[in-house]
Amino acid sequence: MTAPTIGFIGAGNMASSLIGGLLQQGVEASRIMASDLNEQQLADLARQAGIRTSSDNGELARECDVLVLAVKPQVMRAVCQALPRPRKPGQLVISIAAGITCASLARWLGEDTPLVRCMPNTPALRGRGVSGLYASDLVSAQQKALAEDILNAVGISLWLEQEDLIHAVTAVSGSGPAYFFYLMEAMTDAGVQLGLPRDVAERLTLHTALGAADMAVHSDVDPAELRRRVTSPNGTTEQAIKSFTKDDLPGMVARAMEAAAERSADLSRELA
Ligand SMILES: NC(=O)C1=CN([C@@H]2O[C@H](COP(=O)(O)OP(=O)(O)OC[C@H]3O[C@@H](n4cnc5c(N)ncnc54)[C@H](O)[C@@H]3O)[C@@H](O)[C@H]2O)C=CC1
Ligand SMILES: O=C(O)[C@@H]1CCC=N1
Repeated sequence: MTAPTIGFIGAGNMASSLIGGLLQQGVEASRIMASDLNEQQLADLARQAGIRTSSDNGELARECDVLVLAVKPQVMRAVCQALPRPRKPGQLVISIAAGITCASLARWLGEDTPLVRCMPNTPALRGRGVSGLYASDLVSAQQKALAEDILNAVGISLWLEQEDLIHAVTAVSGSGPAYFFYLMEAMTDAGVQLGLPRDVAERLTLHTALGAADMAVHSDVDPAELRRRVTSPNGTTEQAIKSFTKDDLPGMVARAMEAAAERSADLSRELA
């Protein structure tokens, strides 16, 4: 079989991250297509990524072996219902939309559609993404391997046995990069308040985040132990951690992630 073609419907932030990651991993540009309503976005993507673009979602649906649905959840129903039928035989559809269930997608695309739900994240652009994947019953082992190949080209992926767990994955890793960016913003601002020039505070913050993540990913011990190793008795870190604990950082994080997961579940109901 020739290498499968991958069509992205919706060429915004997340699709661009995935396309960038796939190209960086050596997937030929000729295997990738993207469609969008925004002509300027398509022109930019065609110029930067060298992929084929179209303003007609139907063209991708007829031509591509894999369709990646990467529009906002709120327009997913209309986009799916407007796609032509039949589409390319044996086509796998991967949806990356938050909160849109396989049951809704099957209703809009046809009950015989093999569907994978995926929750990726934007570090895919740097080949550092992590995705949660769930396959509907109609997805073959070969199609599962294909979905995994696409997402593994931009990071790592983990299969979920229960579709409902996608809400938790969304709260942890889908939205997660934003939490770390928020912390980076706050640490940079605090560094400036302590007297550092902004560019210095920002570089110190970003490289500390990079170093800490790299250590945590490659360490034999868990983050709690790594934290203990930085925290000298009666030293500086101890004072910072005491302040975070007094302000209930763990509680704040838990409440924020619960809100994200609840929003994902609400979207499933609102947009079903
Ligand atoms: N941004 C993120 O970090 C993540 C986003 N997601 C999911 O990815 C999906 C896309 O999110 P973003 O890329 O952030 O949004 P975005 O707004 O950057 O991209 C969506 C694109 O869809 C296009 N579009 C709208 N209507 C269309 C139509 N009828 N036909 C073709 N294209 C159309 C828009 O012009 C836009 O370029 C969402 O469903 C979101 O839940 C999932 C994981 C992470
Ligand atoms: O905020 C959102 O709804 C999307 C899903 C996960 C990350 N961004």
